[in-house]
This record gives sequence, C-alpha cells and structure tokens, in this order.
Amino acid sequence: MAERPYIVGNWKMNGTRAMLPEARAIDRASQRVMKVEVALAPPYTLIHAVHREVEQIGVGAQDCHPGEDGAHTGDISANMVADAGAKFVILGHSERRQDHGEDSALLSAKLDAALNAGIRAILCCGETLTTRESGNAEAFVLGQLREILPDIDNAADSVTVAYEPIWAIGTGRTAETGDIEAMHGSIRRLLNDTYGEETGSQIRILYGGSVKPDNARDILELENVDGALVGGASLTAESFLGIVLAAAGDNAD
Ligand SMILES: O=C[C@H](O)COP(=O)(O)O
Repeated sequence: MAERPYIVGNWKMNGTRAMLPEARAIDRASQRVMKVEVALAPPYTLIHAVHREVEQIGVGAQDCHPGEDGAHTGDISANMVADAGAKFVILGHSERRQDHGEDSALLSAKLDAALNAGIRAILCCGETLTTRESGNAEAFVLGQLREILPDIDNAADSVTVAYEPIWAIGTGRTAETGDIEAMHGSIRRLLNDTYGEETGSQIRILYGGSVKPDNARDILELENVDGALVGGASLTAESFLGIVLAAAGDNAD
C-alpha cells in the first residue's frame, strides 16, 4: 500500500447539479481519512460547482484543448478548467482515444497546455483485450507512455500515470493481480529510466478498471500501485467512500 494512496473518481459523462450532495458527502468523509488523497473529476459543467462545494478533496477535469483560447467552438482550454477550480486534468483516457481519435501528438500538446496552465496531468494508458491476448500488452503500454511523458525536471509534481486495461473498464472484469503488478513494475522501470530513480520512484501509478469497494484492497496492496482511477463506483458517495476506506486500511485518521 502506498504511503498516501491517491483515489480519483472520474464521473465521465455523468452528473448534473443533483450530484452535488454526493461530492459534499465524499468531501466531508474524506476529511476524516487524511491518510488517503481523494479527488473527483466531474464533467466540465460541474467543475466550478464541485470546487465550491468541497474543502478537502481535489477537483480536476477530464480533458482540455491544447490551445490557450480562440475560435474553437465547444472546446475548453486548460486555463479555463484551472480558472473553474481544477488542479489536474485526465489526459489520454481510452474513451477519448477511441471516441475522438486522440493520438500521442495531440496528447503531448494537451499536456503542454495543462502544465503551462499550472495544473497536473493524469496520463492514461492501457491495452485492448486483443493486444493482451497477443502477448504485447507491456510493449504497447510502455510505447504509449514513451510518446507522451514530458521532458521536464519536476515530473513527480506534475504527472501521475494511470494504467487502465481497456477490457476492464466498466465491465466488472479486473486484471489479474499478478498482471497488474507486472505492468506497474514495468511502468516504474520506464519512469526510473526516463527521469532517474529519485524522481521516477515518486511518480504515482494508479490502476483503473472496475475498481470497487470489495476488490480495492487487494489491488491497492500491490507493489507500485499508488492509488486508483475509479469510474462507475465513484458516482455514489457510498461506493466511492468504500474504496477510500479500503485505501486507508479501513482506519479513519
Ligand atoms: O477512469 C476510470 C476508468 O475508466 C475506470 O472506469 P470503471 O471504474 O467504471 O471501470
């Protein structure tokens, strides 16, 4: 278990203002679990409202445009999400890669925009089931990361990695613990090679893919698993807090 696990809820395209009491409940309970760092990434429309609603937990965005401003109808810049209260942005989620054709060049530009706006990035990576079954999962995931990891000195302050096998997202299937540990170990070695061990060892690596209160403990205990990126189970305070408590080892304080 990481010294201070990082548990991030990604609400994806879910949530109206009716969800604000869930955010408030998550925040209030998280104040009693200081040994876990908790954050929520609501849709753009709720970032400011959630930011105003909470005191303890972090608030982030699920995406940003690579540009600073201008004629991009319907887009939202990193400066805008920062202004709304976001302290981080999720980039490269497989749903955006699939739904919007996002590639590494675009993601690198988005990452630059986020860092210039002074917000951190959660960089997502993960393989399809076909890639896993062909035995190429590790090469694929490390390749994704090599293409987007930024060439900066303070990477540990700016970047978190989230490994999410695509076939485990929203399916109720989680990867085998041995496979998670092996992939996180490979990602750690890549981070150490890229940034040196002092920095590489401090960059957090989250696991995502059907993390629930009843499997969180087993996953979070694995070596090099520093937290979780949670989708479906972050939509109610009850299930999300179940994961937060599992990360705390069930002990508040
Ligand atoms: O960003 C979160 C992940 O895609 C995991 O989603 P899930 O917990 O619903 O499987």
